[in-house]
Amino acid sequence: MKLVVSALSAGYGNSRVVHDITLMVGPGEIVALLGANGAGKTTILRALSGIIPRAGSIRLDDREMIDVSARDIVRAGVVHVPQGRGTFGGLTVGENLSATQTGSVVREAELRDKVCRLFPILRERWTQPAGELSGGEQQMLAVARALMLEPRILMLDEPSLGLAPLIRIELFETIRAIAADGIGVLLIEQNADLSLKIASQALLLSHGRVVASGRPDEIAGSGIIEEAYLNHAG
Ligand SMILES: Nc1ncnc2c1ncn2[C@@H]1O[C@H](COP(=O)(O)OP(=O)(O)OP(=O)(O)O)[C@@H](O)[C@H]1O
Repeated sequence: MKLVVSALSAGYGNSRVVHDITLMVGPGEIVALLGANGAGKTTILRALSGIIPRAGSIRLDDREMIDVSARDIVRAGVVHVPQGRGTFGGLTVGENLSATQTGSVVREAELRDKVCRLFPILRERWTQPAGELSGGEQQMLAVARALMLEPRILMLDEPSLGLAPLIRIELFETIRAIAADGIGVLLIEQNADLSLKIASQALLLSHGRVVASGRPDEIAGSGIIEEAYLNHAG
């Protein structure tokens, strides 16, 4: 499934925060969204999830999604893991992974096996409350919960926030494996170097607009990234 976004604008109430966004995520691609704090990265994911006012065009293959409800966007295969995890702390890992209700018990069991192969630690932690997991494990659980919804496009908002460097690298390897399985990934990651290592395409945002886009080797080392981050700070 291909996500094609053009002339997208979105914001909160009457204020538009992102303007004229064009991006594309194909099957198996990892597209990194880069930019300073407040550049509008999270706002783009919220707009694509259908939870804030938006205008322009969001196409999933041949289907226009701009007026589709948040719930139907998930049903169509676009799943968002917001920043800050979104797991149920009082429920066990197993319960968290059963709370997504795909409708078929057999299919659910298959999916649970699949996500446990991607994140073996979750099987070890199966009966523990999610709230007792380490930060990295909670982040893995959040991604695993999203995978239970069988996304075609997975949107991850700073999945590595607060994780130790080695755990972060492990998580990124798993994100690469998820994409290799044919899922398109739209990734927000503060660490530009790290996300450019796994991305197939990158977009750099500044003040709500795309100021550069291309393959990681076209963006890295060109000085554009440093400039966008500095301009923002200044
Ligand atoms: N719920 C909200 N209501 C009003 N304005 C908001 C809201 N959330 C974000 N904004 C504003 O939208 C702009 C873009 O924020 P956004 O969170 O998309 O940036 P970001 O690039 O994801 O940065 P960060 O890394 O800090 O999350 C900021 O100016 C922010 O103040």
